[in-house]
Amino acid sequence: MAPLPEHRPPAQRERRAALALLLRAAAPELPLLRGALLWLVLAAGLEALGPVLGKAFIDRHLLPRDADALAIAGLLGGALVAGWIASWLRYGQLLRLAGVAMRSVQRIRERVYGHVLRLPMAFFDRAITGQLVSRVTNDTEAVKTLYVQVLFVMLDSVVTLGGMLVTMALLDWRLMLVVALLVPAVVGIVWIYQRLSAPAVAASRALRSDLNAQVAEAIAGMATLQAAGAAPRFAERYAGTNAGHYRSRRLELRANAWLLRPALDLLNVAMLGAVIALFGLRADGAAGGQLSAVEVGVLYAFVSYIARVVEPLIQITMQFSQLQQAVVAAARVNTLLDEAEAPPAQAAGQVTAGALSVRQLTFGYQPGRPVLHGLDLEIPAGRFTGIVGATGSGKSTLLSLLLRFYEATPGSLLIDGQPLGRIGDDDFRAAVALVPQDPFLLAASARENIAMGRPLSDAQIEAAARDAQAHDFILRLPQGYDTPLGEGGARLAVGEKQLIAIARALAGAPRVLFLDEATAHIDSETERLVQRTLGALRGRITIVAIAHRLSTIREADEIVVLNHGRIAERGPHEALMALDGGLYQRLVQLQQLVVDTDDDDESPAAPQPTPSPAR
Ligand SMILES: Nc1ncnc2c1ncn2[C@@H]1O[C@H](COP(=O)(O)OP(=O)(O)OP(=O)(O)O)[C@@H](O)[C@H]1O
Repeated sequence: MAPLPEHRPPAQRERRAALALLLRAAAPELPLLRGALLWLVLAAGLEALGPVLGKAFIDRHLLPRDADALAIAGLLGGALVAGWIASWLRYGQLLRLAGVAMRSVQRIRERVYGHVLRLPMAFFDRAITGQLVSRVTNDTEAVKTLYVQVLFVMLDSVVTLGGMLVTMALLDWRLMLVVALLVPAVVGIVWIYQRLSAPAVAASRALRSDLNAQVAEAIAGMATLQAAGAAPRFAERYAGTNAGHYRSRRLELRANAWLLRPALDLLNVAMLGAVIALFGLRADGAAGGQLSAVEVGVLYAFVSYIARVVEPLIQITMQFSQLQQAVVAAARVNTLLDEAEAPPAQAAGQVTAGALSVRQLTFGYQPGRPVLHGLDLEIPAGRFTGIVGATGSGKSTLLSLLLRFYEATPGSLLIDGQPLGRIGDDDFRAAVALVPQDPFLLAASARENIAMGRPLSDAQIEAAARDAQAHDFILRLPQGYDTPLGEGGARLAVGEKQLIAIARALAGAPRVLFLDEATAHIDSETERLVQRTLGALRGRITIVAIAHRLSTIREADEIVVLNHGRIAERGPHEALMALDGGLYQRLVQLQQLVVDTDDDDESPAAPQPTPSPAR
């Protein structure tokens, strides 16, 4: 899979895809857009009427010195009313398009977030949290600017420009052609602008997401960071990235400042000069060196049109810088959307008892580098199986495959005799629960943390908490089940968080329960509670527990010892302990040594995390 492109401007193909994304997001609003366009055309027509009425005033009243008050008032009133209606129509359309913009962005944002939630776990091995957040929030925000500003201003300006050119053509098509030269000149300027600014725009967006990533990383690892005295270095690194961001923004603004407005203002002056010179030539050629009354009116109309033509052109080009940013942002969003989602399961099978079979399972994260080698394992329904082994022996990998986080070779993993992939996602997730090493708690109440969005009754939640031995401590919280637990469960001890996580896993009445080092960080007292829970569940649901802390799985029906991705030993605790010089025996002895040393130090075993494993 291609890495997320961070520091380069999008290629032509990506640009087209980005524009398609923007159009698709606005597609449901097409009738509204069409209506808005129609009203804008009307506004442009009314706007173009102003100079025509001015010309009529010059031609009919000013030059012939005809002071027909009623007719003059009519022209003046007409110009005022036309201008007022045009402004009013514009305002209405701005609101309408702003609505389209907001809704389109809402759609994109929801789509991106929904997509991220469905991405396979393998994607998150290489994704950087802050960058991802930046894509879902900042980049979609930049897309919003596109809709709110660019869509309205561009549409309005293009329509206005068209109206002006048509009216000018009606007045004097040759002069209109001269003025129309402005269009290619502006296109040229915009092209140069894009060439110069695109790398800076891409770099500044990428650096912005780097900044986010650094903040997210620092906050997540604050304790480690401060304990290591790394704060100044992190601040320095942040300042470096920030300075880079400033430089690329400045480059972008410079291109903007030098090219867009000044170049266009210059064009405006040149065009005025050209039209006036042309009229001068005509006057020279005319009898008496004088412009006719009609030509003075046309000159007036053209001079006012040039000013008005240049304004929408300037607006259009100014929007190009926004468009540039939005396209870069949309391209980044698109890259994320292009990441393949985990393939949907065929949803043909059902989990009934929860028996697991592993057959000739070979798996590696990188091709040619297997981590698991031809594993064979039968776990009957209701059986409690412990998996142990040294760091890197493949325990978590086996669990990830059984959880369908990664795709195993078809047919190598079965549940109740059916390939894992045959069970529909919802059924599978309902039947299989995980208690991870680090409990993930939401900044919500104990009840909400156990329910995790599932429509569970209070009785079900309480029953799960009782099964997980969490009920008693939850009742001791100030508001019982309704106590807010703080971000990441900050109000709870690590062991308590884990009990909530176990309650959450049990609340869905799973057929299979996986525990991935669930007791690694908890105190001995809480570990005993977990052991009691597992003991009570034995026979009711299938339990597969990875544990570094061997006491957790001592009572398991079977313990599987992995070594370098192969099953080295298997059997109940006593049988494995009887294997002289066996791996399991060594692991137990090693751990007893650690416990004994702890006892010698008189350090309570309670809140100490186990010394291994580095994950
Ligand atoms: N997402 C990943 N991408 C690439 N390699 C990985 C990934 N996860 C694990 N590995 C590699 O696979 C091997 C087995 O790792 P795994 O995490 O399954 O071992 P483990 O027995 O669970 O170890 P621990 O006890 O430390 O958790 C290791 O060599 C590890 O470096």
